[in-house]
Amino acid sequence: MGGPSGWPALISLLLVVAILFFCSAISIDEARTQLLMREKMLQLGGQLVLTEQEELANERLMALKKAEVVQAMKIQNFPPSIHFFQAKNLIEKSEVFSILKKMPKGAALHVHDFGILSMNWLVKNVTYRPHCHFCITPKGALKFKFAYPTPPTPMPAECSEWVLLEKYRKEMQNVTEFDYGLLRNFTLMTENPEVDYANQNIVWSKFQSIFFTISGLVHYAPVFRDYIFQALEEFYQDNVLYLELRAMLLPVYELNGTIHNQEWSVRTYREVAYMFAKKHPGFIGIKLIYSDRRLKNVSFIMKSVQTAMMLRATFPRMVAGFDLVGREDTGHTLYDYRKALMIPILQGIKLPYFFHAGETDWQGTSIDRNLLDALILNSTRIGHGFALTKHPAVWADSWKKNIPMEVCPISNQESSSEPDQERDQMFVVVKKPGKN
Ligand SMILES: O=c1[nH]cnc2c1ncn2[C@@H]1O[C@H](CO)[C@@H](O)[C@H]1O
Repeated sequence: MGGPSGWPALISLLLVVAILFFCSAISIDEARTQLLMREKMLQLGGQLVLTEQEELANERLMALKKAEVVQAMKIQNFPPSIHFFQAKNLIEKSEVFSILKKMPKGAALHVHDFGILSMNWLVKNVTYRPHCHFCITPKGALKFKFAYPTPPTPMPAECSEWVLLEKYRKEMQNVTEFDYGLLRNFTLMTENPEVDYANQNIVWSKFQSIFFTISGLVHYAPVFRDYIFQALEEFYQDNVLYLELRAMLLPVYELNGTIHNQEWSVRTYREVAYMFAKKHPGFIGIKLIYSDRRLKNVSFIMKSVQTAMMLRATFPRMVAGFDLVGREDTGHTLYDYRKALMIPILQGIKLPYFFHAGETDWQGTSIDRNLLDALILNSTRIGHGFALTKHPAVWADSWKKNIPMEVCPISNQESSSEPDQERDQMFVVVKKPGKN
C-alpha cells in the first residue's frame, strides 16, 4: 500500500540519511583539521606564537613558498630534491631564498677554516697579487707560494719548478679561461656530480686536494688577514653575526719565509674580528675550535690536545675547544684516541669538545660508534651526527644532556655517493627522539 500516505515516511527517511551524511562529512573535516593542527604543533617551531606583524610576514613568505612549490611541481624540478651543484642556480633565483638570505641567522657554528668564502675571491683577488708562484705536483695538483725572489726548484718527486703567475698570465692568450680553470681547481662544483663523484673516495680525494691547493694562498700572512676579513664580510651579508670556526692553525708565512706560530694565528683571528666588529654594527665576533686531522697517530693527537689546552688557557675568550676533522670513515675513531682525549679530565682541566661524529653510513662499524664516545666524552655539540637515527639510546641521551647536532644537509649531499640518504636522515635528527 505504498500510496500517497507513504510519502512523509519516505521523506523523513531521506532527511535522516541526508543529515547523517552531512554530519559524517562535517566530522571528517573536523577530524582532518584536528590532525593537521596537531601536526603543525609538532613541527619544528610549531609552538611559536607569532605577533600580528610576524603573522603577516609569515603569510607573505608562505604565499611565495607555495607559488614556488606549485611552479616546481609543474615543471617537475624541485631544487631541494636535486643535487646542490645543479640546484644552486635555481636557488639563487628564488624569491624565498632572497628573503631567507636577509633574515637574521644568529650564528654559524660549524664552518671550516679553509671553506669560509667564495673561492672566486681567491682567484680574482689573491692570485693576482705580486710574487704569487705556482707549481704542479706529480699527481697533477696545483701548489701555490708567495715568495721573492722565486724559490729554488723543488725535488721532482715533490713539484715542478715555480712559475711566477703574473708573468705566466701576461704570456697567456685566454686569461678568462685560465682563471675559470683555477676556480674549478678550488671547488667541488661540477655539472655532473653523479658521474664525476661516483663514490665517496673520489669526492673526498678532490676535497682534500682543494685544501692542499688553496693552503699556500690562504696562509700567506697578508692574505690570511684579508681572507678572514672577507669571510666575515660574506657571512655578514647573509646576516650571520657570530661564528665558531674549526681551525687547524697551520703555519702562516711571510714573503721572506718567516713562519708564524699558532698563537700568532689566534691573535690575528682576534685582531681581524675586532676590527671587523668596529666597522659592522651588530657583529658579535668569532671563536675558534682548534682542530687536528683524524688521520694522525694517537701520540700526535696527545700533543694537539695539550696544544688545545694551552691555547684555551692563553686565549680563554677566543678558543672554545677541540675537534678532530677529516674523513671520518677512513680516520681514527674517538675510541682509538681515548688516551689523548682523557688527558684534560685526568688533569682536572676543562677542554670542551665539539666532535665530528656520526658522519657515516657504515652502520655497526667502529666508526659508527664515534657517536657513543662523543656522548660519553661530553661533547658540547656534535658535528653532522646523521647516524644518530641508528642509535636510539645515544639519541635519547644526547637530547637529555642537551647536546645539539650541527646539521648541514648540503655538505652531506656533497660528500656522499647517495645524495638523498643523509639529507633525509638529517631531517629526522633535528626532531625529538621518538617524535615525528
Ligand atoms: O664535513 C666535514 N667533515 C669532516 N671534515 C671536514 C668536513 N669539511 C671539511 N673538513 C676538513 O676540515 C679540514 C679543514 O679545516 C680539512 O682537512 C677537511 O677535510
